[in-house]
Amino acid sequence: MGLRLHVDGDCVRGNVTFDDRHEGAPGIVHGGAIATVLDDTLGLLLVVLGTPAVTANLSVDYRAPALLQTEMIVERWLEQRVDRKLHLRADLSIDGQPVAQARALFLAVEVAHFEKGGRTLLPNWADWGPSL
Ligand SMILES: CCCCCCCCCCCCCC(=O)SCCNC(=O)CCNC(=O)[C@H](O)C(C)(C)COP(=O)(O)OP(=O)(O)OC[C@H]1O[C@@H](n2cnc3c(N)ncnc32)[C@H](O)[C@@H]1OP(=O)(O)O
Repeated sequence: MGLRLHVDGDCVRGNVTFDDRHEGAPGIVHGGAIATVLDDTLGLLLVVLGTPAVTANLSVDYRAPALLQTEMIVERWLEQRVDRKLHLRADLSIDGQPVAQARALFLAVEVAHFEKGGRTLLPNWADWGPSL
């Protein structure tokens, strides 16, 4: 879907354009694809925050039809952190008009959480522990 992201202070911004593979209703992006982008790209925000974490809860308000082949802006940021709980926001918009708005609760986890999948992690993942 051609997602391009960049870091802007504490915020992560990017552009995304959905194509026919992401179609739900005719000409309109499937809501699950939108939720996937909003959730998955929060991962880059975790890198900015320096905190390994996983989604515990994700809620999406769909505010307007998301049209295929239309460039959208995606922005995400940390709203509040209370101990392990990261309250994150992610917005998708077209020309400044909201398309979808997500609120997510991420929980900071030990790096060992990601070892459960049996894949080898990058060497510097071992350094993430102190941010918990
Ligand atoms: C350098 C940094 C790099 C970063 C790289 C990024 C890595 C890439 C990541 C990409 C990611 C991409 C995104 C993805 O795809 S992440 C993949 C999808 N998510 C998961 O797989 C997570 C699966 N769930 C779990 O593993 C566990 O349930 C977790 C770890 C989340 C919590 O189990 P844990 O045993 O640890 O915690 P706890 O149960 O004692 O609860 C603790 C507190 O939290 C509260 N609570 C719990 N759940 C909920 C809920 N649903 N709503 C509201 N509250 C909830 C709970 O009440 C309690 O509160 P309190 O009583 O203390 O007040």
